[in-house]
Amino acid sequence: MTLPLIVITGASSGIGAAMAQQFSAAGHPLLLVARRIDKLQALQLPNTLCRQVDVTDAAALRTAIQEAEGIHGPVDCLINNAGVMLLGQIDTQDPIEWQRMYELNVLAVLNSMQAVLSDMKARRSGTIINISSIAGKKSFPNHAAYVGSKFAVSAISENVREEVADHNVRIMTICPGAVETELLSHTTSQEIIDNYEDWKESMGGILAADDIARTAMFMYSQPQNINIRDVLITATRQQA
Ligand SMILES: NC(=O)C1=CN([C@@H]2O[C@H](COP(=O)(O)OP(=O)(O)OC[C@H]3O[C@@H](n4cnc5c(N)ncnc54)[C@H](OP(=O)(O)O)[C@@H]3O)[C@@H](O)[C@H]2O)C=CC1
Ligand SMILES: O=CCS(=O)(=O)O
Repeated sequence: MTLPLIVITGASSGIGAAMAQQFSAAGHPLLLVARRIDKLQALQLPNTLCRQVDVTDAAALRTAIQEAEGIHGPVDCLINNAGVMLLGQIDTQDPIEWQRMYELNVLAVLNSMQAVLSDMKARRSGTIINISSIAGKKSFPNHAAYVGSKFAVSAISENVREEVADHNVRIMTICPGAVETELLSHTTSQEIIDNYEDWKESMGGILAADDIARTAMFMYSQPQNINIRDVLITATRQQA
């Protein structure tokens, strides 16, 4: 049996790469996008189209999706995973960092949902999984701008879910707590990174990317008439 096409943004590292491996192992053809195409190709997954796409470029993402659909048929699941976390205090953080986060974490998610939603509604089938964060539900030190971007992802996901539910299209949100990936490395303040590392150590380690990939696979694998709308998943010892 041929399984349907899954699109994963930000599949070159961390949670996206882990989801690519697990969905591929289940037999799905994939479209993987990120800026570091060498890392996508290094995954060496079968039936997988790797494309160098900056997802803030809505037209480039649409082109890649059309190319993949020409080969593998309609997108059955889009996973909006690409994201960046630039921690800082609002009185000192460079506003360029806020702009980067909102363009990628929020606007790119809207654009990529728009790229597939009309077809999914017309087919009366399809799933979009948006990777939000526990920071889409509550505040953390130095997280104000990032928290705002992830609250936006969670809010947009829930609103669109209501709008497309009657078309039998599922919008799902995953809100992970701290996961061991490259995410923290982009923050520019070494002091904030060091404090975050101490926090991770204080809870005896954090989630692995595979834990989130397994969660996404479980949610997607439910029958189309079941929508696990929103999952908050953290290490047991993550208190906040
Ligand atoms: N790690 C954690 O603790 C948590 C992570 N999350 C969320 O999970 C998601 C994945 O992050 P995670 O795996 O942790 O971090 P990583 O930094 O490991 O992965 C981020 C991915 O996003 C891609 N990306 C970044 N910018 C762009 C862009 N402009 N265009 C296309 N792709 C881009 C990167 O690829 P490339 O650089 O090659 O473009 C990379 O593949 C994010 O949305 C993050 O907010 C949520 C909660 C907790
Ligand atoms: O989204 C990132 C994880 S945390 O810093 O909010 O725990």
